[in-house]
Amino acid sequence: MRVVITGGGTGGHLKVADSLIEEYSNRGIKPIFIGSVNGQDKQWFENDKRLKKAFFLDTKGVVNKKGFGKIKSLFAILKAMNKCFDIFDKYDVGTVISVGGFSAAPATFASIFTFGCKLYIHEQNSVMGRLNQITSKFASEVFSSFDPNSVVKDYPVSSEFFDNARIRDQFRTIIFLGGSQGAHAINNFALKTASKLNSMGIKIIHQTGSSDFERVQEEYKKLGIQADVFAFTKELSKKMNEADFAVSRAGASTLWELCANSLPTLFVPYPYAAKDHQYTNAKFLEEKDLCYICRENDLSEDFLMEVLKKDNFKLSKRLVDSIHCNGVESIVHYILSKS
Ligand SMILES: CC(=O)N[C@H]1[C@@H](OP(=O)(O)OP(=O)(O)OC[C@H]2O[C@@H](n3ccc(=O)[nH]c3=O)[C@H](O)[C@@H]2O)O[C@H](CO)[C@@H](O)[C@@H]1O
Repeated sequence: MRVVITGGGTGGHLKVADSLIEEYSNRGIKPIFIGSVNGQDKQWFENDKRLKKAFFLDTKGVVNKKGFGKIKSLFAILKAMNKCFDIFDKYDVGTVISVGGFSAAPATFASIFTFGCKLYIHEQNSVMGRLNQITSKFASEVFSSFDPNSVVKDYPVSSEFFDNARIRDQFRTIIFLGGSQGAHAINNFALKTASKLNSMGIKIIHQTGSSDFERVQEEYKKLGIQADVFAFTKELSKKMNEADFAVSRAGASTLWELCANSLPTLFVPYPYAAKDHQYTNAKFLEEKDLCYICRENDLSEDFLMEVLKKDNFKLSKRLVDSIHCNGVESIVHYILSKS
């Protein structure tokens, strides 16, 4: 029986899907991917040789829509669900793994209504997304790194972040990270503090997101600072390896990758994330003395300088035990053992 991996929309969901696909592929199994034509799904998985097949269905988010827009989105999900029934039938699908996001809705609901088909959910965040809240009641298992009762606690971080890890005992390079789409507020903060960092002899690495890339690059030029600026990189683990400290959004995948990399981080959670989940993601670590948090509105050069003075060598060492490298292996092993 085949396995379907479904979900996406943004990098955080897609990175987990990618880790699962890689693990199945290492075991000689080719999963089917079901995502959406909207969002970043196609960029990640169209023509992916590790997959038996990839389907991109016409679906959009429902949660942020109102009135007629909501009805239209729900209707699109129902139509796509029908397509999923055909796919399940044709490929004899027995397991569906949802990584959440609007792309996951059709295949997740279809799995609930398909006799003998098991549903597994990976919830990335500390607060459950709307779709997972509804569908988790029907799931055979929900995996979450923020839930102490989860059968697998380690987040499915790619091995490259562990391979590129190191204990930081000096402060020579800083990295600014905005998540898969970049973060305007972090970009502005980096530019504001760049001169001070430059005067301290600190090298700057900066991921801007595509919409802000040209502006930020131009501003560094005006400041006369030679920073390593890019919109998005496929080699983030290597960039993290070069850095001794990070200032980052608190999207779940980035957060656990920074832990895997043992990179001390000041998290600046996206203030408009659903139910403030980026703040609670970071809070989970802060309560264990594993990071710093600053609300976007309180962000200042003085605050950054304060945290840079702290014992980040010890923090880097503590991060080694915060996550183990076999998260994805354990999840796939668990699912296969139940089928
Ligand atoms: C605004 C918002 O609601 N964002 C959500 C979205 O974030 P977002 O899509 O930003 O997700 P994350 O920060 O969790 O992950 C981003 C992923 O993109 C990768 N990457 C990023 C930059 C780069 O240059 N190269 C690269 O490969 C990172 O390695 C990481 O794996 O999904 C996450 C997981 O559900 C949530 O926790 C976030 O709250």
